[in-house]
Amino acid sequence: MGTLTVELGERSYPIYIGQDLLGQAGAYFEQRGLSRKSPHLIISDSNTAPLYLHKLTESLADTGYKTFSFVVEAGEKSKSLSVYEGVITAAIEAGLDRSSSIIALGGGVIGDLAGFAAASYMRGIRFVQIPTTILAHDSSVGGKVGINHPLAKNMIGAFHQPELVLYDVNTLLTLPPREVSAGLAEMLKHGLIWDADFARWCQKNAERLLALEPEALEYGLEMGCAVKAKVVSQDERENGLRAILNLGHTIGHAIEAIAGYGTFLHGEAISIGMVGSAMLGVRLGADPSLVQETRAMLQSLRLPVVLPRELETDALMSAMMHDKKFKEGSITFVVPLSIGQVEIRKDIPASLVREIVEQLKKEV
Ligand SMILES: NC(=O)c1ccc[n+]([C@@H]2O[C@H](COP(=O)([O-])OP(=O)(O)OC[C@H]3O[C@@H](n4cnc5c(N)ncnc54)[C@H](O)[C@@H]3O)[C@@H](O)[C@H]2O)c1
Ligand SMILES: O=C(O)C(=O)C[C@@H](O)[C@H](O)[C@H](O)COP(=O)(O)O
Ligand SMILES: [Zn+2]
Repeated sequence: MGTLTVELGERSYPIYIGQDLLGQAGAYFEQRGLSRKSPHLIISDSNTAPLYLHKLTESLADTGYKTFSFVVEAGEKSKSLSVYEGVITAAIEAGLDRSSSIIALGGGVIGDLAGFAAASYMRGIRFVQIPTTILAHDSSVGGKVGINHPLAKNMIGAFHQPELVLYDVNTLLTLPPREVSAGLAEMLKHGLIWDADFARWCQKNAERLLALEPEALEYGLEMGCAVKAKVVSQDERENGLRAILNLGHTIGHAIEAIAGYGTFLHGEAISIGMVGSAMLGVRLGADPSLVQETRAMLQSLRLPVVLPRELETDALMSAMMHDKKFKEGSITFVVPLSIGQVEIRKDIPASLVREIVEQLKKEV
């Protein structure tokens, strides 16, 4: 088992990654000093709850924790104001107090939704991340929590760090292939922004990762979480460096919103976005091979690399103007210089972004 720490002073927390951790959840709760006197609320979704809720509840009950659960419909559409209201209602009905915690059992949708409920319920209560998707190695670490607005992704949210991240890799074995690939997009992203060797490792071990081979999976998740933890420890609230975690996301978030939430999985949308970022990098001076190399890495993980023509350029451009990284009249872009190295640019003209969007629609 691997243990990492997100170093944030008094808000530091551990990330445990290993097999069969779900059945030991109670012991980890105890270690972190979660209250046995107050109730806790587990948030999960309609796919994950039937698979793993019982095991978690049982482990917590065996160690003297009182839990309630609230199950939302699976999918991106649950990151909404109406579902958020449902979670808060469930928290009030379960009698959660300021010593209680909200526990996210699921993928990034559940982590973001439950985390935002924890950040805002009674002005903030404790929060535990129990990720069950590959993608959630990214979303469960770092404390960005929130929900979508129909016009723009993650528009309503907060920074709220969890008490701990408990990552039982055995839960990943039930993921459908499309979700596996989508999750691997964020894993590769961590290599593309920080560590060329790791990005190349992801490509070389793509088949092992896609087959959910435990050793490859644990190594990849640990490396991805380690990059994320390092970046977040240096810049918790995205005043600078943390923006690199957004590689491919300006275009990716626009794709998700314009196509309708859930049409493209988050990982699929940012895969296309990362190809766009590579194209931008080349236009700004990077070696032309960067685009093909980035594409090949993504394709090895069975991810899409072309933007469907029916997504209108004007609509995508307008969605990008609502992105959180659109400030003082310009869009912030994470631009790759080479594999493993990126820079943050605030001077990209909209006309160039438009050209890249058009270029992304061309078949390869
Ligand atoms: N907060 C952050 O830093 C951050 C980082 C990256 C992504 N995100 C967000 O995360 C979300 C995407 O996360 P996701 O891809 O995990 O989506 P998700 O939570 O919707 O999970 C994907 C699908 O897999 C199912 N599922 C989950 N665990 C399963 C399991 N073990 N077995 C079988 N099925 C399972 C879910 O029911 C769902 O249908 C997006 O909303 C994205 O914006 C947030
Ligand atoms: O943790 C971060 O910082 C990230 O940017 C990670 C991203 O993978 C993630 O999708 C995040 O939710 C995007 O944040 P946003 O601030 O662009 O909404
Ligand atoms: Zn992301």
